[in-house]
Amino acid sequence: MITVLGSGAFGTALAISLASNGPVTLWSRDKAQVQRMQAEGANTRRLPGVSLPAQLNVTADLPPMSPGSICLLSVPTQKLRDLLIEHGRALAHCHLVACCKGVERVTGYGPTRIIAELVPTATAAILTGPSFAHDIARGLPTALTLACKDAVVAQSLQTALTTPNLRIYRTTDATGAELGGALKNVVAVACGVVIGAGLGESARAALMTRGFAELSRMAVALGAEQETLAGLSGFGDLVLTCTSEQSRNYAFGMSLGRNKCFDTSITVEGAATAQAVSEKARKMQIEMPITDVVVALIDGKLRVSQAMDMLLSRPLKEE
Ligand SMILES: NC(=O)C1=CN([C@@H]2O[C@H](COP(=O)(O)OP(=O)(O)OC[C@H]3O[C@@H](n4cnc5c(N)ncnc54)[C@H](O)[C@@H]3O)[C@@H](O)[C@H]2O)C=CC1
Ligand SMILES: O=C(CO)COP(=O)(O)O
Repeated sequence: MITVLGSGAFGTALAISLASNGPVTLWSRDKAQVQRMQAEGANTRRLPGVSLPAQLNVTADLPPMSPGSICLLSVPTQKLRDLLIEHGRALAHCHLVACCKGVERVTGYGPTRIIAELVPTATAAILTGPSFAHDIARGLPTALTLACKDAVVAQSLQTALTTPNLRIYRTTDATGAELGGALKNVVAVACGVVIGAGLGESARAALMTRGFAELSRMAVALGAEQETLAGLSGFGDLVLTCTSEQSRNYAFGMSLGRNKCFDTSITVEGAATAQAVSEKARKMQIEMPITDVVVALIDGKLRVSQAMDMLLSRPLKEE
């Protein structure tokens, strides 16, 4: 039995897809939301228009976990620590699969390191890659990367999490998988700004390419393998998130580019990640000009025109 913790858009979508293999439990901390989902047979707030299958049990009571149980943790990265502080003991001997993309603002840690710190007896893994929750939930074809340092566990999780519409690849490079997924969100915010400000698709293509170079520079310095970054969890997700208005990071960037407000209740992982990574890059003396500009725009310290001038006036160099 697989348990998904967190009934937001992604957790619900994964639970729906996994239910085509067998029974799945979807846990939410919010009793009222559980009652609504049970009554309506859908998660109308986060995934309107998609029915919950019969094999999916929605609950506010975390079931007992036997050793080796698979638990997907699908909450925003900035909330993962709170979730594990509250429920880590119940998850002590599980395979914990982070289903979130980000770097923790306060510590600079990625999801698998947060798991390792708070639940050291569990196995930490991450599921990441190009996929919108609505696409997964509607049964559209999707390919993701499952990363776990333990090759044997990686293989068993790959098998357990593959469904008719979810094709899972595996890697032991958890650092590469989680950094690619986290850092592409920052580039997606920047691309949204460019399109929102009417600067054109050529500028976006340049930003995606230079953004990929920038995220690779940082991720490799932190131990990622270039091959992983060029795969689904890095390049693949960069392409999806930087080109679709379905992406909340991209949509947030568009609103910045248009000087419009954005609903603060919407999960935008790239904002906190940009701040965490910009600080880390400064300490490591790694140049991340796009990330720095995203932080300055979010903080209101730069206008879009100034940001573009800054990026375009950097010293000329080899590609
Ligand atoms: N929505 C999407 O298309 C995709 C999202 N992701 C990633 O999935 C992660 C979650 O995103 P979404 O599900 O879209 O966000 P969401 O905003 O739809 O849902 C977040 C959920 O986390 C719950 N939550 C927050 N703090 C909690 C806590 N301390 N304990 C228990 N539950 C808590 C909230 O109640 C909410 O149900 C993010 O890292 C995102 O980058 C990844 C791929 C696709
Ligand atoms: O990570 C995602 C797609 O792979 C979802 O992107 P957003 O969080 O920007 O909506």
